[in-house]
Amino acid sequence: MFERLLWLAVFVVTVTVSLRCWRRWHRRSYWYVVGYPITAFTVRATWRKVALGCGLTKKRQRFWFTTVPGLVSSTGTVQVKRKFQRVTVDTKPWMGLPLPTRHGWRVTIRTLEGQIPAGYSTAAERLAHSWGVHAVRVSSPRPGRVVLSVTIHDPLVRVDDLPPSPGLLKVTVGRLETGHPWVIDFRTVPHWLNAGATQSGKSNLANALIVGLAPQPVALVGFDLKGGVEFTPYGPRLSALATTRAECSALLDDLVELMTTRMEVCRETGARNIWQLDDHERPVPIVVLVDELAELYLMADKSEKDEIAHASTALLRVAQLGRAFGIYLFCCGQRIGSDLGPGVTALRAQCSGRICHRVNDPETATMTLGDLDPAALVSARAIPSETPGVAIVASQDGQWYRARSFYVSENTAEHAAHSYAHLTPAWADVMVFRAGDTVPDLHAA
Ligand SMILES: Nc1ncnc2c1ncn2[C@@H]1O[C@H](COP(=O)(O)OP(=O)(O)OP(=O)(O)O)[C@@H](O)[C@H]1O
Repeated sequence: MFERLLWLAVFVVTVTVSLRCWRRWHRRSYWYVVGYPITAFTVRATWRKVALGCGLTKKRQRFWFTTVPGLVSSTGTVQVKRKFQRVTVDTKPWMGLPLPTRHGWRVTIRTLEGQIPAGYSTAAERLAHSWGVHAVRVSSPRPGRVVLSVTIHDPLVRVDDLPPSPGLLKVTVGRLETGHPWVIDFRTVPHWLNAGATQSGKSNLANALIVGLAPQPVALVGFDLKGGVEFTPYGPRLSALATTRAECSALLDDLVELMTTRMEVCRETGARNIWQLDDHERPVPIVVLVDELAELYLMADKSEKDEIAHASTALLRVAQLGRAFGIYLFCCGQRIGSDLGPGVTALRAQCSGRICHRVNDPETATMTLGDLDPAALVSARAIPSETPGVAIVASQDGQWYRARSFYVSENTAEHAAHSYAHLTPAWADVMVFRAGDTVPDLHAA
C-alpha cells in the first residue's frame, strides 16, 4: 500500500514538473494542448455564474418541472407547490465554443433581448476579473452577436525588434495586443495624430517611422517645434527641417504651393491623384513629421495671432488635400486639446489615424480618441508609466487596439538616417516638379 502511494506521489510530482517545464519552455504549445482545453471547459461550465455576477443575464418566466426547488436556477425564492409551474429564471446569453488564440481565447455570445455591445463593454472589466485574465475586449461583427476576445497575459510587456517595412509608405512599427503586427500605412490612412504625455513613447514611434521610411523612395520633412533637438540628428535623411514657427510657416507655404503644382499636373493628365500617374511621371511622396504640435498654436501675445492663423490654415489645407497629392502627416504632441483653438479641432477631424499613448489629462485622450468606443478612453488612461510605447490605436477597420511600438533608440534612427542619406531628395528638386520634368529616380531604390 505504502509503495503504491509512493509511486502515485512520484507520478504526480513528475507530471506536475513536466507540465511546468513545458509551460516555461514552450508556452504556446502548452497553451494549445493543455491550457486551452481546460480553460474552454471551465469557461463553459461556469458561464451561468459569471454572466449572473456580471449582470449579463435576463429574468424570464418559464414553465419548470421540478420536485426539488434548489434545482431551479433563480435568484428569487422558488416555492414549489406543484410539480409543473411558472417560475422566474435567470437566463444566460448563449455562448459558443471558446476558440484558442495566440494570447488567450475568443468566444461568440448571442445577446439577449434589449442587450447591446456597450453593455458587454461595460461588463468587460468584471468579466476579466471573474476569469482571472489580463483583459476582455468586446466587438460586434453583426447585430445580435458580440465577440469577447480574451488575453490571458499582457502580450505587450515585451516586444521584438523592428522588422523590415512591408511596402511603400507602410511601416510595421510594433505589435497589437492580438499578436498581429501594428502597421502604419500612409496610403490607407494618410494623416495621423500621435498624442502622449512626456516619456510615453511618442518620439520612439517617430524613430520607428524614420527607420522604416528611410530606405523607401519617399521625401521626409520635419517640423520640430522643440527647437530642432528631436529631428536635427536625422537631418541627412530629411529633405527639409523647420525648427521655429516662422520656418514652419514658410515650409507649410512650400507644401501648399507644391500641392497646387501637383494638382495642376494631375488635372492636365486627367488623373485624380498622383497614384494614377504613370510611374515615370509620379512625384515623390512626402511624409511630414511634426513634433510638439501644440507649439504651432500657442500664442504668447497678440502679435503672434496672424502667424499662428497662417500656419494653422496652411497645415489644415495640407491635411485636407494632401492625401491625393502624396503628402502625408504624422503629428505628435503632448496635448492636443480644443483650448489650442479651432485649428486643432479642424486638423483632428482630418486625421483618421489616431494613436494615444499614456496621457496626463483626460481631454487629450478624448480629443485623440473621442469618437471611438468610451472603453478606448478608459484603456488609454489606464496605460501604466512602466510600459512606455504602449498606446491605443484607432485603425482603418474602425476598431481600436492596445499596441506597443518596437523599441527604436535615437542611435538606431540616426544610423538609418545616415545610411540612407543618399536617398534624400533635395527640397529644391521636390519643389520644382511639374509635368514633363525629370523626376529623380527614387522609385528604383
Ligand atoms: N516601445 C518601447 N519599448 C521600450 N522602451 C520604450 C518604448 N518606447 C519608448 N521607450 C522608452 O521610454 C522613454 C521615453 O520615450 P520617448 O522619448 O519616445 O517619449 P516621449 O513621449 O517622446 O517623451 P518626450 O515628450 O519627453 O520627448 C525612452 O527612454 C524610451 O527608450
